Amino acid sequence: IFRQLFPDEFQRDVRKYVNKVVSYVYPYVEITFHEYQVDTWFERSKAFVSIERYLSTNSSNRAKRLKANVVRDCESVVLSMDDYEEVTDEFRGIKIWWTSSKSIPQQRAFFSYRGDEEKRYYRLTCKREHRDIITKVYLQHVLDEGKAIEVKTRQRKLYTNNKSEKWSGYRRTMWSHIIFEHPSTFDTLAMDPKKKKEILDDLMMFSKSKEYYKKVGKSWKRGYLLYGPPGTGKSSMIAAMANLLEYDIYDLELTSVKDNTDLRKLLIDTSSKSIIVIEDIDCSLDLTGQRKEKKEEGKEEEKDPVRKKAEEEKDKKNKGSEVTLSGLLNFIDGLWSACGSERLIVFTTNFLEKLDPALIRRGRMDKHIELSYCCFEIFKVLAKNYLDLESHELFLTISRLLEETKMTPADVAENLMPKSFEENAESCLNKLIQSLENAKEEARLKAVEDARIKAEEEAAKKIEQNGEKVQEIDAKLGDGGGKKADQDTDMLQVTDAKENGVITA
Ligand SMILES: Nc1ncnc2c1ncn2[C@@H]1O[C@H](COP(=O)(O)OP(=O)(O)OP(=O)(O)O)[C@@H](O)[C@H]1O
Ligand SMILES: [Mg+2]
Repeated sequence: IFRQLFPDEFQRDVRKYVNKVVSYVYPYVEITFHEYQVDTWFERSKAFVSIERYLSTNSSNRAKRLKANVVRDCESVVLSMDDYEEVTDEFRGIKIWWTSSKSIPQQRAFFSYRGDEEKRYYRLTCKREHRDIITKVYLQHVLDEGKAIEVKTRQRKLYTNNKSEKWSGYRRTMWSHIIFEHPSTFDTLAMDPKKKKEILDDLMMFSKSKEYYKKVGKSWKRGYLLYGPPGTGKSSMIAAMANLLEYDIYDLELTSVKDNTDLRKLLIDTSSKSIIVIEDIDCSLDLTGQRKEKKEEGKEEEKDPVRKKAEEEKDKKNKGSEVTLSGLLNFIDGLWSACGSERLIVFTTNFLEKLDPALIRRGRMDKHIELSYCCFEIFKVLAKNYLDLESHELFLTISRLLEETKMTPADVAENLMPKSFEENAESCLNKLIQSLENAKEEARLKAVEDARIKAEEEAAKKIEQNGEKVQEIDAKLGDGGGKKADQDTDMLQVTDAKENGVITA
């Protein structure tokens, strides 16, 4: 009735004075913590998250309506305060009220979809006379406790970026995640013990060097480049790193990122204590800008239908992504990369030589780690992990065969794994020996075949070159000398082919 009878201006004035009068007599102070702040609307407020944790632990036995989150594959349930619920807390004998609520902005309600406009917030209410102690001591206590609880109960997550088109709305969904539960650790990772220790030391040193990085004026992050053939343990090492340092993983799929701006937004939306991974960086995008030039230069590449098809597929995949090398370089160590801290950036590739030197220079990719074919040291770790064997009489044979042939740790591990209850350690070792011998024989046959193809190709090339020469002569002689030039052509081809052993009779 009041609204209908009085004009807007009058209402505003009345409200202002009512608020003033109330504030004289209202004995409480209210502080609101919004989930998203106006100036950093893309980042969930850290205070809000800490308060949520604090209240979920301290209030779950007091609140009447709770929200339940089931975690770790139904192993446990985490309860938190539901919306519009109130709980009381006590601090040094002072009573504090916390309410959780959400607001829907009027002007956006018309365009509402998927509840994107919900703005959640917590409101703290306390007596006015306690204002100082609450704002100066209690709030810090809540934030610290919340952070500590978060670290303790944190489930590590594996994130992957959504396609840029799906990022609209207030509740942003740049990254989707699942709970990260990879069993790989540095104990299960088979590699040269010296190299492994070096990496372990490097990682541990990094995680404890907050002050050092500050002192030297570097943002607290480190780049790792893992390179080597497929199946040598690059992805396993990333999982082991995350397990060692208890970091989240952000698996960045570059082809789903529209442009450099979106790449930057993704970076801002990552948390600290995380590993940002770009797998197979050489295949993700045409980042070097050199491929097109190469195409023009190398006619051979165009002739090879398999390669041509692969390139076409890559082009198709890349369509719609305008991320450039410079964008990626800025992503790694531009000004924006300094937001957040304690981050590892890991690139993996099968072909180190395909990468642009700027991308992998020290400072961007600080540590280059090569993961290579299985050697005896690696085999020993695998035998211990897979068969509980430290030594065996067959180890000598395996050691010799590993020197003679290339086999990835993935293949060795597959051979060492018992496939039935009848198999024992010895039969698995024998299986491996058999496989190694087969691989050796295959490699020998392949080498012979390769040599044969190469010889044939060279012969064909020479014939072609000679053909061109003859044509030149032909052209020079003109029509009159055509007959003679034809004879020359035959002579040249036969002679040359004979030299190369293609035609023997
Ligand atoms: N060094 C290793 N130590 C232990 N296990 C390994 C190692 N290398 C490979 N494996 C085994 O082989 C499987 C494949 O390894 P992984 O996925 O780590 O290879 P990758 O180097 O990432 O290969 P790609 O280049 O194809 O991605 C793993 O599941 C793991 O069990
Ligand atoms: Mg991999």
